[in-house]
Amino acid sequence: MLKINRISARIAGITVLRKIDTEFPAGSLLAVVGRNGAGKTTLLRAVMGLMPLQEGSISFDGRDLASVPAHGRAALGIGYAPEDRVMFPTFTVEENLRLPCDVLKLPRAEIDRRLEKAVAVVPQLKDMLPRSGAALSGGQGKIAALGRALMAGTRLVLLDEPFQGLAPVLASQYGESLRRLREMDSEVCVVVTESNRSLLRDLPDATLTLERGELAVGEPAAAH
Ligand SMILES: Nc1ncnc2c1ncn2[C@@H]1O[C@H](COP(=O)(O)OP(=O)(O)OP(=O)(O)O)[C@@H](O)[C@H]1O
Repeated sequence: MLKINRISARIAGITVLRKIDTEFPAGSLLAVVGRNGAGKTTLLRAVMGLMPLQEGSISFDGRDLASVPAHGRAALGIGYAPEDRVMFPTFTVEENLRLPCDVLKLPRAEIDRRLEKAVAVVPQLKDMLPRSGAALSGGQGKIAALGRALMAGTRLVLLDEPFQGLAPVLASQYGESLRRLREMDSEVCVVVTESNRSLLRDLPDATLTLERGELAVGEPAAAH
């Protein structure tokens, strides 16, 4: 579904991704693990179109995404929960969740349907929806950010270090939500980054390891 073809990227003149060549197949849950600074966030940002490529290309269903900006990638069904998860404090959680779909000008009925599905996948959202985006703890914010990523991410969901800092109970609920998502939707691809691979337990089908911007030696070019 999503192919990453030998991409490299630089920040402030330093190469932080080096010829990454891999694939995010439909119906899989992939982990991208690596130490702090290995390039995990940069890889997700590159997929989202938030990071210019120095070389290589990214394609989705065979279409080169080079000319597709971030909002256009959301329109293709790619959702992203960044590590810093920003909820708009003057909006309710529900408004925060609806926002990516409002921006995409999706019909109201479709947005309602997606919200219903997000709540089915992440039941803790139900009580959070009427609350202010400013009134969430760090852990609750991560749960809400997962919900928001699901609103756009009908095909591919990118989650940046979601387990970092989550209390064990919330981490286990978060993992349950990802399992439920896959039960409800056998085609969706979920990519989770993590610096501590033990937090992922048995969740991933495959794991890619990044070391200083490179895929570790012996890594499968395409994870299935
Ligand atoms: N705004 C920035 N300015 C300069 N260098 C940056 C910036 N953002 C990232 N980098 C550098 O790019 C490299 C990759 O960073 P990235 O955030 O992708 O790593 P990461 O694997 O997600 O790390 P973490 O687990 O700490 O989030 C690091 O060496 C980092 O220092």
